[in-house]
Amino acid sequence: MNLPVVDFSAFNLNEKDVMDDQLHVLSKKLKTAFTEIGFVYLKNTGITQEEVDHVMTMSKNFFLQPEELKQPFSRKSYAVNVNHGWVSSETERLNPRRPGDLKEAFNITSLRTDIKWPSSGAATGFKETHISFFQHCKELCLRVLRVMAHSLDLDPEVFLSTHRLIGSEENDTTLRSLYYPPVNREKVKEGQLRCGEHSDYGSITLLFQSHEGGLQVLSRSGEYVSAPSIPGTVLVNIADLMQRWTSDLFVSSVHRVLLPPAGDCSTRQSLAFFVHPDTDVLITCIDGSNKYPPVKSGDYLIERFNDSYGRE
Ligand SMILES: O=C(O)CCC(=O)C(=O)O
Ligand SMILES: [Fe+2]
Repeated sequence: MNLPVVDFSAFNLNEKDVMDDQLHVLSKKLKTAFTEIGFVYLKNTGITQEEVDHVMTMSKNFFLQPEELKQPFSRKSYAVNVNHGWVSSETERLNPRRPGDLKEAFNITSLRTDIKWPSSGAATGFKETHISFFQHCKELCLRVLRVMAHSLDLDPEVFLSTHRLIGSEENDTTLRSLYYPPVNREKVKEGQLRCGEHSDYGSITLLFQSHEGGLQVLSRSGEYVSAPSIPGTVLVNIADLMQRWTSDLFVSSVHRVLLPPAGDCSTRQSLAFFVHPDTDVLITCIDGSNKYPPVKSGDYLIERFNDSYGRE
């Protein structure tokens, strides 16, 4: 089984708007992908491979610095947002039954210019590059959300009016740059992965990967399907709040990142844009059912972080 690839040219970021008939075609394709597997590659979105490569280079320059230069930017050291900042390797367990994930991350949740950013030496340009990429991802996710509302015959504003505050303190949407260092097999703990089995927490995720591979998605029939990087595309997936919102019509599939084969010392990178509804939005099942109790977007996320980082 291969994950579907859909051409998004009709609603590319360079297009002002999308024509009705094209919107219709796109909606049908996204609906099929999101109800069957929850993952779809979009090509011709307007976010170029050159831009993705550049963001990854700037990120890698930061990650390759000695620990003491990264420490001052640690997650939890920012008063504006608990999730913003650098996460060291083995700190997070996306599958709490496995040892810590073999990855480092930098979460960008606040776009406030007055907070501390990596800025000197190897990190020159880090802030500007990542803020600009955040804005492009924001524009693209709003377009995808509009197509999704159309695909469900809902008010076109239903997801847009609940994602108005992306990039502000009242929304937890995060651009997360991930760096998977070379794996030393002798030091790997039993069951340890680059990224344990999990589903994402928010509404949707946009994912850009470097070429090394390792990402797998669990299909409905219970098999893992590989989700390689396809240059020039973005992989979009449904996350848990969207599955609740749509009463399980759209599926939030479990996925993971495996270790490279023994003897392969390559690194890996990815850029994940985790889209969340505004913190105060109450998520209730869109079909009017009570399959899931209403939950506030911000409260739901705090619960999920407690699971993946451990309760303090
Ligand atoms: O690095 C990847 O390709 C996927 C990472 C991921 O699934 C996540 O951080 O939620
Ligand atoms: Fe994920």
